[in-house]
Amino acid sequence: MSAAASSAISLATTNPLKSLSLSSRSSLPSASSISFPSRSDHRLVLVSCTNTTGDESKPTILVAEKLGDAGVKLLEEFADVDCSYNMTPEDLNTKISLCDALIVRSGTKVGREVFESSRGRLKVVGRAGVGIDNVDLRAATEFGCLVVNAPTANTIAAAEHGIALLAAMARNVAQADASVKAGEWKRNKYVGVSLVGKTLAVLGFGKVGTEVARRAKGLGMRVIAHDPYAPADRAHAIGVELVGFGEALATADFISLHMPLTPATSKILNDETFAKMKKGVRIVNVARGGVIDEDALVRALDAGIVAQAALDVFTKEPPAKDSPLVQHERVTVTPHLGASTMEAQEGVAIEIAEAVVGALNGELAATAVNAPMVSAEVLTELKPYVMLAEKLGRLAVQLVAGGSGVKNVKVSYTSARATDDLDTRLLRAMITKGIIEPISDVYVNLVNADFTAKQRGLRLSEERVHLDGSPESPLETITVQLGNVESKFASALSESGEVKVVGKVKDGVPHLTKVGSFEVDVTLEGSIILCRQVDQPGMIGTVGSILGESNVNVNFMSVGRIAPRKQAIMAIGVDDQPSKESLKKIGEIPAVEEFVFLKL
Ligand SMILES: NC(=O)c1ccc[n+]([C@@H]2O[C@H](COP(=O)([O-])OP(=O)(O)OC[C@H]3O[C@@H](n4cnc5c(N)ncnc54)[C@H](O)[C@@H]3O)[C@@H](O)[C@H]2O)c1
Ligand SMILES: O=C(O)[C@H](O)COP(=O)(O)O
Repeated sequence: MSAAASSAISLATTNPLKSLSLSSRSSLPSASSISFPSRSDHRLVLVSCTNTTGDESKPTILVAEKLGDAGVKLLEEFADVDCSYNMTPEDLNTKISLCDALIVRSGTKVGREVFESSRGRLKVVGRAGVGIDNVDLRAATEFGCLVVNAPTANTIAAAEHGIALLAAMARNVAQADASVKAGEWKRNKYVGVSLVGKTLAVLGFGKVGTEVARRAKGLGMRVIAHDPYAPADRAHAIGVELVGFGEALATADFISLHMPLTPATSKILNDETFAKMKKGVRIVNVARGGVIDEDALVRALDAGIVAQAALDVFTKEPPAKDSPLVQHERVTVTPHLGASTMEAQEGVAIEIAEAVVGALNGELAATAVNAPMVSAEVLTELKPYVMLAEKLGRLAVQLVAGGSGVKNVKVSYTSARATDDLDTRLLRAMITKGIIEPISDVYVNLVNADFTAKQRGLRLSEERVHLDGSPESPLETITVQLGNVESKFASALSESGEVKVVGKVKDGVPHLTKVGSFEVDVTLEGSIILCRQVDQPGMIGTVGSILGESNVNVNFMSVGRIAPRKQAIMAIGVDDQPSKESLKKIGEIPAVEEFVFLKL
């Protein structure tokens, strides 16, 4: 069993909150109900297949479609790799529960059922290519599964294929080839049209569209482009005019499609838009079949609006053998070959292997499709605060009686930096993780944190408070407050009645600095015992020797008090989990008014 699987299973069977209500003089839970494995691995910002349970087994990566050798080799250095290229959807659903990552091309549908079948183990889907329309991104996000793609390595291959189809179509290469091979010699039948001086409209001026435009310019064509999101200066830089959709349709002799398939681009070429085109227009599609209404294209071909079409992609792949579109004599087809050059496939394989391995190692992937991108620089700086954020979340929720009733979370960040100079998405995700994971069997990461919070009705509001001082570190303190809850440790309540914990990073190590209105100072490592007591001499020694007797190492101790000889809060950091007998003894010390044991 992999580390991820073992972690998920053991967590699903324990509810730490129920077992950790150890306020003074209450009856103690059984030893077995106290123990639970920690799922927090603070190296792991995004997703990871490793954990802190000590299981060092390799992750398993399932490669569902042909991937270049260099990529497979790279994966094998890190994981057990299962290259199963001819799986049925049922095979995939069966295998996926044993896999930490899945790599696909465009031929595998990764729908909701794949994520459901994975039962939480699948952490990364790598799309070895650009288009992610075959992956259910919503389901991936809900299941906390990161989706990464390989967006750059096949750009040139796709652009070259687009140009190959453009030229082949204009000169009837495929039809003439078939005719000669059939024993004919029909030179008059296959007279073509020239490209030079003609207007090419590129629809979708992204990576592939730009490279097609560049090459078409080299062939002497006038190139216009339509793309609502493309910057005009990029177009101008290569002599391309950006135009509206209507103008592109009305003026083009050739149209080349290069947009992604989305609800907005689905069937963007249809009866209505074909009717607006110049009679005799020629169409190339190396984007996605679904951007054209294929029945409408057949009608437009038959009506003479469209003179020819060259298609690499189809709504359903492979298309039906007797498809009137595929069989149309003025249509040239290829079987989704745009990315299929030796060079592109090697490049894509390496690009996706690096992204998947990086993601499984918990790195933020530059090509993440369903997670916010945080630059490596920002990440390095925020790392100790990320740990702090999660631990404060974990602490706060364990201080709530019943735990699961948490709905309102208020987070306050103090910093000497400008308030808009702090990207809190990571911190927010980790606080959410800290709050939700100890009280549920949901796995929370940067991918699904906001979704999971919303689904559980957890409202998390953030406030940034500007401090005077040197803006050297990104943050001074993080405060987590849980509203409208009862605490099992009354001293954790602030004056306004919220469970409140405050922390800061000192020398790179997260510290708890305040509980309720009591100042404390304890490193957030291992576990913590919080104890409210009458401030009197000998308390530290008494508690210390109880823990010492049961071989529990104390790593930190701090006492915060309101006034001498009144009440004090003692925070004790322990490396090991005290036995129930030791905790009982602490609770029975006469000066102890309440205490709680919190697992980080
Ligand atoms: N046939 C193949 O083998 C093959 C190979 C590579 C890419 N592709 C496909 O080509 C397409 C483009 O790939 P890319 O790498 O250039 O992606 P890209 O993201 O770099 O470019 C897509 C462009 O389309 C634009 N766009 C979005 N909606 C639009 C709309 N309604 N009208 C006009 N433009 C719109 C975007 O702004 C973007 O600039 C994708 O669908 C991809 O899957 C196919
Ligand atoms: O979107 C893409 O990258 C292309 O369509 C390539 O798809 P493929 O990986 O199935 O060749």
